[in-house]
Amino acid sequence: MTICVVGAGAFGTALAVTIARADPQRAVQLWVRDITAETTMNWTGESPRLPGVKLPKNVHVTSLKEALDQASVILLAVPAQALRPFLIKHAARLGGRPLVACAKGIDLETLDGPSATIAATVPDAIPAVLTGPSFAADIARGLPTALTLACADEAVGEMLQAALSTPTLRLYRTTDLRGAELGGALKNVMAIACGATIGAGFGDSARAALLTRGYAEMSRMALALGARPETLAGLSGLGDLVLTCTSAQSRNYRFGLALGESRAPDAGMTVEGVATASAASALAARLGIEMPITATVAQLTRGETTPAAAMQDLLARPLKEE
Ligand SMILES: NC(=O)C1=CN([C@@H]2O[C@H](COP(=O)(O)OP(=O)(O)OC[C@H]3O[C@@H](n4cnc5c(N)ncnc54)[C@H](O)[C@@H]3O)[C@@H](O)[C@H]2O)C=CC1
Ligand SMILES: O=C(CO)COP(=O)(O)O
Repeated sequence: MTICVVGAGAFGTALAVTIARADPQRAVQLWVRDITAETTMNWTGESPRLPGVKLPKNVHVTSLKEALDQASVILLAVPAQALRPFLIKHAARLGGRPLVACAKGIDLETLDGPSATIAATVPDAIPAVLTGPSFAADIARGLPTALTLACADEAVGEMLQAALSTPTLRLYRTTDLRGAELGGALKNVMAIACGATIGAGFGDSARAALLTRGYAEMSRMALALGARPETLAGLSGLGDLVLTCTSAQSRNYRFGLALGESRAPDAGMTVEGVATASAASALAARLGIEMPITATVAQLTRGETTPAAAMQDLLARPLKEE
C-alpha cells in the first residue's frame, strides 16, 4: 500500500514519521505544495513546523502531483480551512480511494466537517477521519498515543486501522464519522474558552465547569447531526477535550491563555478553534440549538467581548436543570 500524507506541518510530519518508522521497508510520501518547501525540507531533513524531528530515510518529501495519483491511501493533514480549496484544486487526482481527513475544524463557508467536505468535492473517494487526543510532538517522539479512525465503510475502516496503527500509535475504529470529527472540531473551541479562563485568573473550578458544560454543547450539536453518544464519550470527544483544555502544549489553549492575559497570541500558529467557533455558532443557529460557550468564544475571538464580560454573561444565564 502506498501512503501519501498531504501537508508537512506538525501533524502531517509526525504521522509520516511514525508510520515510516514502524516499517522501514515502506515508503511514505510527504506531499508539500511547492518546490521551495520540498527543497528546504530535503536540505534540513526536518519540517520547520516540527523542529528537531529528523525524517527517516523512507519518508520522501515531494511536491510532485504524481505522488497523489500513485497513492492508495491519502492522509489530509492541512488545516481545516485549507482542506476544501486543496480538494477542489486536486479533485481529479484524488478519487477512487480512501481520503483520511486529519484536520479538526468546521469549514467557515459551507459549515461542513471534513468528511462532508470530501464527499462534496471528491464524490468517488471514500471519506475517513483520523482524530483524537495527540500532540504531534508526542507522536513523533514515539510516546504512547491512542486515536480514533472513523470510516462508514467497515471493511475500509479495518484496512486503514491496520495500515496506520504502529507499536506506539493505537487506533480504535468507528463508523461514526460525524461524531468523531465534531468532537475534534469542537474541543478546540472549548480549549480557547478554558485557556482564557485560566489566563484571566478565574481558576481551575471555572475551567472544570466550562469543560463539562462545553462537553454538553459538543454532544448537543453532534447528536442533532446524527452522531452517536458513545463517540462523544470516546477518544475523539471527551479524550481530546480533556487533553486540549488542560495542556499548555495545545495551541488553542495557549491562544485562549493569551486572550485571558490581555496579550497578543503567538504569531503564525494554526489555531483551528478561531474559525470553528464562528462556524459552529452559525451551525448551531441553523440547527436551532443553544451553544452559549461556543457563541461566547466566537465573540471573544472577534474582539466583541472580554473574558471578564464573557464570564459574567455566562454566569447570568437563566438557571436550569443540568
Ligand atoms: N499539531 C498537532 O499536535 C495536531 C494537529 N492536528 C490537526 O492537524 C491539522 C494541521 O495542523 P498542524 O499540522 O498542526 O498545522 P501546521 O500549522 O503545523 O501545518 C499546516 C501545514 O499545512 C500546510 N498547508 C496549508 N495549506 C496547504 C495546501 N493547500 N496544500 C498543502 N499544504 C498546505 C502548511 O504549509 C503547513 O505546513 C489541524 O486541523 C490540526 O487541528 C490534529 C492532531 C494533532
Ligand atoms: O488536536 C490536538 C491535540 O489532540 C492539538 O491541539 P492544538 O491544535 O490546540 O495544538
